[in-house]
Amino acid sequence: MKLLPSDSDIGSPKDSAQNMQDIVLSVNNLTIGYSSGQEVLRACRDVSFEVVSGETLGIVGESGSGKSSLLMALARLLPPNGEIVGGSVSLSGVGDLFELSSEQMRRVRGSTIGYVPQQPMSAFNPTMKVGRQVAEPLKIHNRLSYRESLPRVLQALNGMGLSDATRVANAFPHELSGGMLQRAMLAQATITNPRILLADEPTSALDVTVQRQIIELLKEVSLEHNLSTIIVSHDLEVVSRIADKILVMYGGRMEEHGPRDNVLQDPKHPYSHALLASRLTADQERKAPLPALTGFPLDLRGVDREAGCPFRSRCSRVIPICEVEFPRTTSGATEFACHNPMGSS
Ligand SMILES: Nc1ncnc2c1ncn2[C@@H]1O[C@H](COP(=O)(O)OP(=O)(O)OP(=O)(O)O)[C@@H](O)[C@H]1O
Repeated sequence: MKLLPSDSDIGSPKDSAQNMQDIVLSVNNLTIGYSSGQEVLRACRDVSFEVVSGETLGIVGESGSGKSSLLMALARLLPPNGEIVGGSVSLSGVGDLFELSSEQMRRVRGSTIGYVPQQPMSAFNPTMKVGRQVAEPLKIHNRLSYRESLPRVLQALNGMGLSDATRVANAFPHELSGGMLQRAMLAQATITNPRILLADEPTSALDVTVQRQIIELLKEVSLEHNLSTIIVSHDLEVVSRIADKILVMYGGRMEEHGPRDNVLQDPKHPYSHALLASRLTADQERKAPLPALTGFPLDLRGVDREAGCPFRSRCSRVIPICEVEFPRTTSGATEFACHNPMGSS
């Protein structure tokens, strides 16, 4: 029987140095499928990782690599044709999320897990004032009226850098800029003091200055509340600014996973290496064309029937075994799945 956190447990700050290293989320061999016509496409295969208290994990990969599917599965918000094919996800104090009833999961989502979907503009209801939408988790989980929630709504908006919180609360979404809406969305996702925040491309629709502000804000919020965060982005620059650990995905597979500096300074997987080579750091000007990854992102249809490494057709270090066998994950400070990693002869 799974234990659900009581309201007093939810988001209570961790109070000892030992708890700083508590595992908040443990993902084991997660495999996600979508039914698509006659086929089941595997958007994510055998993905495993842990997130400890206060840690930020950045998941990076090209479009279609399975990042959003992974995040939606963790929040149990896959679309109707999506399903968990295998694996488990364990949340500290709750248990295996996939064994919870829909009602139990609804209670966990929005209280213990904060979820920020892609594109906050479309996630907000255009006909409802922003403050009422930010207050929604308190209405659902704490049964508070809007009047009762208002002080916390204003505090949450303020905490996200919206100093004009009363005006923002009384505005309709179309009256706010993209950056303001993203901040309001983060206020909504954290208003119940969740233990873990799942943020899908939280900066993708924003200009570079606002992107940086949001990243700094996320860092502050995570530090202040000892909040664990998983942030998904196609942009390695964004991820490297915020993440303690980086997980690189390609074709639904986990290619590399480790501490940020290890992955950035000594990438083992040729795909991580290629991503790094094509990275434009925020301080660089775009003077010369960047080296681009050749080839196209993987079409996942049919990949299940294939053996071998999904990256092989684009890989500069391909060797015969890559054609026939998916590499085992090599564990160590950095985990990676490659037959011929960078730095080997
Ligand atoms: N509802 C769906 N039905 C069928 N296939 C889907 C569905 N949603 C996603 N996919 C497929 O699953 C794979 C992974 O998609 P996903 O959106 O998780 O990747 P992503 O890395 O987040 O990409 P993006 O950054 O573009 O959102 C892709 O091949 C995508 O086409």
